[in-house]
Amino acid sequence: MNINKNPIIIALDYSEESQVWELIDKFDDEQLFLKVGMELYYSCGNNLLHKLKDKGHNIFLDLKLHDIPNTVGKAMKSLARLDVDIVNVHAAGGRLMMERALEGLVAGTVSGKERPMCIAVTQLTSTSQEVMQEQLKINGNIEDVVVHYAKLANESGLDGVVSSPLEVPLVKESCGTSFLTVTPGIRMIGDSKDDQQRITTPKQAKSLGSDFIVVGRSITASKNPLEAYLKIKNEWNDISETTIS
Ligand SMILES: O=c1ccn([C@@H]2O[C@H](COP(=O)(O)O)[C@@H](O)[C@H]2O)c(=O)[nH]1
Repeated sequence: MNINKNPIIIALDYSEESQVWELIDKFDDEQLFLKVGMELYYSCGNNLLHKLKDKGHNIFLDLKLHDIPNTVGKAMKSLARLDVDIVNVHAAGGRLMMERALEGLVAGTVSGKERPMCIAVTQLTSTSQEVMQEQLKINGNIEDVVVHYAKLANESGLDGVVSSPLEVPLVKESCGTSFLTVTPGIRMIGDSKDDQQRITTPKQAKSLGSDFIVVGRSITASKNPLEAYLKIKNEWNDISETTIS
């Protein structure tokens, strides 16, 4: 995948296809990078993916596979046929699972087509260090855990990770600048955090080195989604704004 694609990935967290078109119709001819997650994929399936691709949009199919290596490998072989741009797994599934995921993708990609990028979720951006330690029983500092999972994903041959923008400098330092960082947990100043814990603004994410930001509710729940998207795009393109902590 060409890294110079639209860096703003819009999370289509909807259950109905009509909601998707209602949003996309507001964007005229803009070539969008769209994230289809579990809610939408389980409701609308491959049919919608094909329609979005036919309109020229890029797709991140965010199903976060996490199962035994054999199952994930075979599932990825099926997903490879969908011709999406990015798929993902949970790094917590371990090295063999990630290696099988990649093998499945290579095996399933139609000859002459580029295989989808495969990235691994490190720690969900809704997970705080406290929750990670107390509920998940993972010891240590959350940045160290994210970097550890990123290194494991890198050694397994994956193309990058999902993390908060806050961890991007450390991930890039450990895994190299070409290792992809796709970062949700994006909020504009004054927005509610909702269930997210490790957040930044789009501008902070850019200055921390994120390759792609994933934005859902700040666009989709906005009164004017196009205006919200353009504001984020402007913020991404202009490094001189204030930050939130
Ligand atoms: O660690 C993760 C992994 C995935 N996500 C997904 O990104 C969007 C974020 O939506 P917002 O409305 O901008 O909070 C959502 O689809 C998540 O499933 C994530 O947030 N964190």
